[in-house]
Amino acid sequence: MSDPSTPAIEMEHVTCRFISADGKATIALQDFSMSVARGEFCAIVGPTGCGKSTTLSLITGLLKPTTGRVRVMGQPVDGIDPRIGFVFQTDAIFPWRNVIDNVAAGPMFRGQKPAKAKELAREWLRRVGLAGFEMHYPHQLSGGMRKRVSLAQTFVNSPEILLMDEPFSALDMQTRTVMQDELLQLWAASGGSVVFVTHDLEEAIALADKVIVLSARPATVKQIYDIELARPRVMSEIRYEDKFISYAREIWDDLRAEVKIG
Ligand SMILES: Nc1ncnc2c1ncn2[C@@H]1O[C@H](COP(=O)(O)OP(=O)(O)OP(=O)(O)O)[C@@H](O)[C@H]1O
Repeated sequence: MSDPSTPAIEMEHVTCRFISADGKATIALQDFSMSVARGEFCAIVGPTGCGKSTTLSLITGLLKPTTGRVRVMGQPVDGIDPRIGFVFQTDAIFPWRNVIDNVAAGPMFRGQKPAKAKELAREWLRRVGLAGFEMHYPHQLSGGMRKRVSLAQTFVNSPEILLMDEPFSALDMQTRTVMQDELLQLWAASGGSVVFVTHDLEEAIALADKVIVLSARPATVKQIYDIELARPRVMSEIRYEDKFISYAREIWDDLRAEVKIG
């Protein structure tokens, strides 16, 4: 067991350089340092193409830093870590499996007996409001419902760290607001740490304890903002709070300069 006072994620002076087939180098991250505490909800915003997804790939171990260190729960990243869960913009659900089999697949892969895995899946589907839809196939669901399946599929594995890359960007505004509330409830009950990448600054402020603003490529951490808005938060209301509006103004000023460069 690692010491609970060590951060969930630490990146120290990380540089990540890609070399393309024609030999051209792209530096995505440069001297990039940040940390995420246990149980913290951290959002990352930055201009298009600056290196936000690259950051997540480094945390998962899908990419190795060119220089610098990445640690998860105090240990260097070494291959795929079962304590990490993901939710991406596109759903990672199998179209040929019904909803319950999609959610049960993770626990079965981790060694649970099929009956136990289905019991767990049923419980998580209930928690995300999909009781009664267990036998439906993904094509029979709305975008919001498919996103709920993705959340159940991720939370059923009790991840200690959750990485989310624009998970709600394909949803309409109302569904998105509902999903943000649901995510906050699931996260609060789980006690895990979240890194949430988004283009939407207001989404970042509404959800997170900490917003990290990245510079244009090569990305470095330009500024870190602690978001001191009370919890539990209600997404449809929080945007009207004075404190929220003043965070949005301040961070947007910072981000705007980078978007222009980017
Ligand atoms: N495997 C790769 N090989 C070469 N270049 C890559 C690779 N992955 C990412 N890049 C480049 O690194 C830079 C950062 O990409 P990344 O996807 O991390 O940005 P992003 O901030 O997530 O972008 P967006 O906001 O558009 O989602 C981009 O210029 C991208 O083209």
